[in-house]
Amino acid sequence: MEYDTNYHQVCSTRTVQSDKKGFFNEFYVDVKDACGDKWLQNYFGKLKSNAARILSIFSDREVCDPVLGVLEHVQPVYKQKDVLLSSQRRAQADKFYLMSCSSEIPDERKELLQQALGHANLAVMRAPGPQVDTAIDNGLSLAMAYRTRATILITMGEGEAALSDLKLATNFGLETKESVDYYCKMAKAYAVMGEKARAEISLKIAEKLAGADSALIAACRKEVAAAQHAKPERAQHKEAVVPALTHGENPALSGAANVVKLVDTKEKGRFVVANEGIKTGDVVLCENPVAACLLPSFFGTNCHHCFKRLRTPVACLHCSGIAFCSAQCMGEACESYHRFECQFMDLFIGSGMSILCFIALRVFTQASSLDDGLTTANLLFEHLCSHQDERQADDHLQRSLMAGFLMRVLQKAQYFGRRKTEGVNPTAVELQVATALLGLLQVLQYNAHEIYHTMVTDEHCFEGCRVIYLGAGLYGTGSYFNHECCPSVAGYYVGKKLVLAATKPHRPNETVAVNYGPIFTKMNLKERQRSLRGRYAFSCNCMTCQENWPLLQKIDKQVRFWCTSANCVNLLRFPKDLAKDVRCPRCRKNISLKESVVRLIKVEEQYREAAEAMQAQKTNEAIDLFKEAIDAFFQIAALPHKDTLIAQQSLLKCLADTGSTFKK
Ligand SMILES: C[S@@+](CC[C@H](N)C(=O)[O-])C[C@H]1O[C@@H](n2cnc3c(N)ncnc32)[C@H](O)[C@@H]1O
Repeated sequence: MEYDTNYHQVCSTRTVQSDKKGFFNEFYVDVKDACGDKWLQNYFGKLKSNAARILSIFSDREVCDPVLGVLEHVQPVYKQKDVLLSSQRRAQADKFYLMSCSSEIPDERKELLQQALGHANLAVMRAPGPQVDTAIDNGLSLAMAYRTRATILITMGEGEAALSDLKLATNFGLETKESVDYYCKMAKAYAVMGEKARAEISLKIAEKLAGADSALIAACRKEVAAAQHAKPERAQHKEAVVPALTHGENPALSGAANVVKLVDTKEKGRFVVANEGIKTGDVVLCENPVAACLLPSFFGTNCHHCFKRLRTPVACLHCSGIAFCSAQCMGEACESYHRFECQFMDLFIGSGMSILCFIALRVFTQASSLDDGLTTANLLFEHLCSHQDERQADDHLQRSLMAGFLMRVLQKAQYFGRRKTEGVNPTAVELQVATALLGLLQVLQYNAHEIYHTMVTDEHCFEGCRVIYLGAGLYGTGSYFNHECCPSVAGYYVGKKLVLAATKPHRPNETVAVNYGPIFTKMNLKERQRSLRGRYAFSCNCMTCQENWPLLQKIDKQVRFWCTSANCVNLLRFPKDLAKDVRCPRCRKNISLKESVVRLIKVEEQYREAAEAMQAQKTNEAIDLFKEAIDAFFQIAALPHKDTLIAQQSLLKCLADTGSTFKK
């Protein structure tokens, strides 16, 4: 396979900047024009280390002027709060809520409540923190927005979410100690959750505070009594299950199961193989990311921290550009990485930088200290593949400039503490951070994983379900899995946790392979080789490529069977005449494949039963049937076999259904 340098360069560029949009591309082209091709190829392209490259862009006269000139202008750009808009949205929410209360038509009522919730969500998102802007709502817009939303949520039967909003309203300044209204709302929220005892306690407090106003309490009591222990109207996601690693965690490979180990060869680098026999469905990896980031197109719909689909967003106190699913996620993010990223979110988006650049930055912003960030980044660079030999001068320049830009944002975000000067010129430690960022950008190109959840419909968890790519992450052990065009494990996510489960049985020392995208069922050999060479800098030599398996729709029924004589490992073509024995060319024995054919018919019957279980949405039953049948298939025959490939794809869908899913 010849090496298409142009295609490789295009693929490489995309891992730094998503597309041609954004100012970063302009910055790069300007610097490239300024330094000239001769300098780039003969000097910069020949530098031997990332430290030398970073030092060069900040100090060599051929480049440093345009670099410093642009980086000097890095300023916070983010979606700010808007107190007026927040209070207007709250008024709209109140209006729709009142309209819903007076509607007698259930569907109309539902629709009005939904609209009220939409406005209340916006009121929450745009309200500034407490006492930031006292001209409107006495500086309590945020607390009032949460309180309004709590009222709507109670009526929608979402008691837990309502309680959480009531707590946030209190945290953000709403005086509650003496508030009858607050305890009445608490009582109603508990009532819709079915927590009668707690509802009664809240009512008692309200009663005490109300004093002579017994009509108010009587009305509330009536509402509490009438409150249905209603299930939320739309459960957004059932709880995803974190599966147990098969035979426990491997002490040498964090997040991996004991059934796998790491090996190293000259041709394929380090990769994961079976340590012992692995069965279909065994969980070989369940790992949290070192760092993971949400794609900007999901900032409005998914939690910035845990990636859950948002129903009632909790806002950052300073920006309106991102949202969280809970106060806990908000607290965790805002106390660590988001405090440095908050004011630059729109600058990042406007730059056109790729999701991998966000992850590189996150390694630092989420670290407990600068030293910790440096240690993690340097270890990742040391341990993961980055294909330094494949890189061209342009690629080094582009990544060095991105690393410089990210370091500059850290400077402006006071990551290195208060600076004495507004100038860009980096200190020694800032140069170290930029160097480590450059290393991360190189490593991420070849090791990051796309993170996806499954979107299901209201009607069915499989029919019409779709995989939605939400972001990307870097996984320490997950990075050691090599590619094969017909993978032997399938991946899905529980939140940001990467789970890899076997989709076929493995013998000891057999490669446990993932698929990097080019899969043989959909892409022919030439397309796969081009894509893998361009995107991952290797030529694939897996069995699928060696035997040039056909696309899924072209696979015929003629499966290959294993020779049935003891200790012979040979594949035999489907017999022309089942009544006759066939001669195995390897062990030279005459054998009958009749029994294998009978077993294959049984396997296919089990695949059908499993498909029926899927149709009936009995996910766990389908998983068990697929596991057993696929194991049985591999005892008698080998891929490619259309029904088994479809069964493996279906098994993945079932496993993914036990992971993170959400409704449209
Ligand atoms: C995510 S890393 C996998 C771990 C890698 N082998 C290592 O030693 O760090 C991806 C890189 O592994 C190598 N790789 C993955 N699958 C391969 C395969 N089937 N044959 C040869 N090299 C492969 C390629 O160099 C690719 O860019």
